[in-house]
Amino acid sequence: MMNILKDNKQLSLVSLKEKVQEETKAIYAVEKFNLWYGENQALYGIDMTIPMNKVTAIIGPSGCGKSTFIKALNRMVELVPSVRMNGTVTYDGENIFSPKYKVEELRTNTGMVFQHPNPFPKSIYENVVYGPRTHGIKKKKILEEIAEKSLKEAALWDEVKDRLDENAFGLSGGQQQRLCIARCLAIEPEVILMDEPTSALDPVSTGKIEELVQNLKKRYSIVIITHNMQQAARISDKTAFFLDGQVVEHADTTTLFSHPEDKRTEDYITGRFG
Ligand SMILES: Nc1ncnc2c1ncn2[C@@H]1O[C@H](COP(=O)(O)OP(=O)(O)OP(=O)(O)O)[C@@H](O)[C@H]1O
Repeated sequence: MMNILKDNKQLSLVSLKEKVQEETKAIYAVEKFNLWYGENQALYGIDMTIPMNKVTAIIGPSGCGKSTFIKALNRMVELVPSVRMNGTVTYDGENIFSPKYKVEELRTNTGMVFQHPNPFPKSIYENVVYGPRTHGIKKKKILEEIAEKSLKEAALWDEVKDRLDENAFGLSGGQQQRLCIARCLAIEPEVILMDEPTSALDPVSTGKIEELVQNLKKRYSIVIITHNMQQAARISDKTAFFLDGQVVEHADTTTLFSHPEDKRTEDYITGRFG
């Protein structure tokens, strides 16, 4: 009997430890990461981890390297021919810059949403099924299921279910942005990278995207760049403050906004510069 109790206690301690590890598991670990555009260095010795199933906000003044950083996370930054990098970025434990690493897999696992909604000049339905189709899914029934699931997840289904064949450009800006999120969810990513996704939207549409982000983090790890301090404080779990290509401070969002450690963070979040 004693042994059973002891075993049970050990078991629950093990599962508690696993739970804590799971909760704090990092999807990305970035170490000593430097990046140059030609002769100009844009990122300096970035060290940070990005937790799984949480929202990480990236804040900082214009030109401090926020977009460059998130485009490094899916290796999109390499599309700029003059780019050079060193240091490591591991995704799910694998170095994404190792020669053996399959970049296509990384891009499938990471969806990206940009500042301005950029639907394709196609129907609402075709926008969502575009990714799965290019991944070889051909069956109409499966594509229809994916479209419905993704549009529901992006909180757009009710608004578009009767007009799926209409051109996506007929949607409002906020709806187009949710369509872009649905398009990105359709390829079943693990991470969603968002580059100022609400900066072109009105407050109501912004509110809908913020609510959506909160729901999506249950299943996805989200990195969001924002110039809006209130937004970062409202929706993120972690916040990283970038300045001149460096991470000045990276902490729990509540801590960073209530007790910033660095004077530069305090000046930025209180609107004294940037
Ligand atoms: N394609 C490029 N070629 C050369 N330099 C670039 C390129 N993209 C960005 N840069 C430079 O890298 C630095 C960081 O730019 P980046 O766009 O990452 O900053 P950001 O913080 O996202 O700015 P913003 O808030 O204005 O979008 C800037 O000096 C910028 O001029």
